[in-house]
Amino acid sequence: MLRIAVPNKGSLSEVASQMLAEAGYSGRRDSRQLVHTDARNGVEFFYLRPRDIATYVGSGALDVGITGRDLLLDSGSSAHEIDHLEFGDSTFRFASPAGGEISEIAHLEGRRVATSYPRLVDDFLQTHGVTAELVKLDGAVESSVRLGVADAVADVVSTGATLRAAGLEIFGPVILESTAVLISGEQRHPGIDRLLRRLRGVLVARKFVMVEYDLPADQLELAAEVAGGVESPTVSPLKDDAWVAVRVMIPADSANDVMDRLYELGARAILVTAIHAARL
Ligand SMILES: Nc1ncnc2c1ncn2[C@@H]1O[C@H](COP(=O)(O)OP(=O)(O)OP(=O)(O)O)[C@@H](O)[C@H]1O
Ligand SMILES: O=P(O)(O)OC[C@H]1O[C@H](OP(=O)(O)OP(=O)(O)O)[C@H](O)[C@@H]1O
Ligand SMILES: [Mg+2]
Repeated sequence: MLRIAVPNKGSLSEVASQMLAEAGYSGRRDSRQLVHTDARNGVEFFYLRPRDIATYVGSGALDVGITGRDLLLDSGSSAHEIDHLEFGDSTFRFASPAGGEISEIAHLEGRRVATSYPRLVDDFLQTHGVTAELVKLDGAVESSVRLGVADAVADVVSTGATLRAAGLEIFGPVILESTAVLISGEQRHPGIDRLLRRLRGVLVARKFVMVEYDLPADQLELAAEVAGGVESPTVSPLKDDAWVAVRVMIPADSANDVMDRLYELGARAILVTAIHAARL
């Protein structure tokens, strides 16, 4: 049985569970359940705090987990990234009061920096030769400056709205680009490959759509240049042998452009449909 750690709360939790559901796994029925067995797929899910997941996976207690790259690095765990999962993107940045006297990393020397990620920040400051006093907080770090317990913060930034609302401004280099990652310990459980194939399949299904259209047969070469598919388009005969039906997978974000170009080549009855699952 493959033992999988899944975030039980926070920004990664819902998307991770949704992705596993799309990958064909059954999940817990209510948000207080800590363990769920999906016997049909031979996996057991452990719903844990995102911050603790690297610890469980690194120690070998669990085989694989979904967490944030920032949390993995901050944990000091020996778990490593197998793949990134294309959600939970954020950057980790320093910020200080807008227009204030701290505007570069050297200004942090001897100052108080509030963060929920002390190891990550400490490692970064050390490589930049800066010694600061770290103030460890659990969350809502942006309020620490206004409340007088810190001079600057180092925190997760996504839209930047939370920083702005607290009167703070980003400064200094990017500490880390983070994203949701699949992590494993030293022993790679053989079941991980199937999980990974399924998760990659979900990502492909989200990124691609299926286009089907009717086309004058003599335009086939040009249409294949517009949309070539993974191997090559599927071409089926129509009753009228001057026409063919074509089926091809294309990136979802190019769908309207591709439809316009196919129409200009004479394609008609162009239909675009979602893909629910895929293995490439
Ligand atoms: N606004 C956000 N946008 C994108 N990713 C985010 C955002 N906030 C946090 N994350 C990412 O989510 C992961 C876990 O952080 P999160 O804040 O969800 O957990 P937590 O702080 O432990 O939980 P909680 O906030 O519920 O106490 C981290 O990898 C972080 O980079
Ligand atoms: O740049 P933004 O889009 O504003 O998002 C960033 C904020 O989101 C997260 O907070 P979260 O909601 O997890 O609360 P927390 O600080 O209590 O962890 C993070 O810690 C930042 O505070
Ligand atoms: Mg948080």
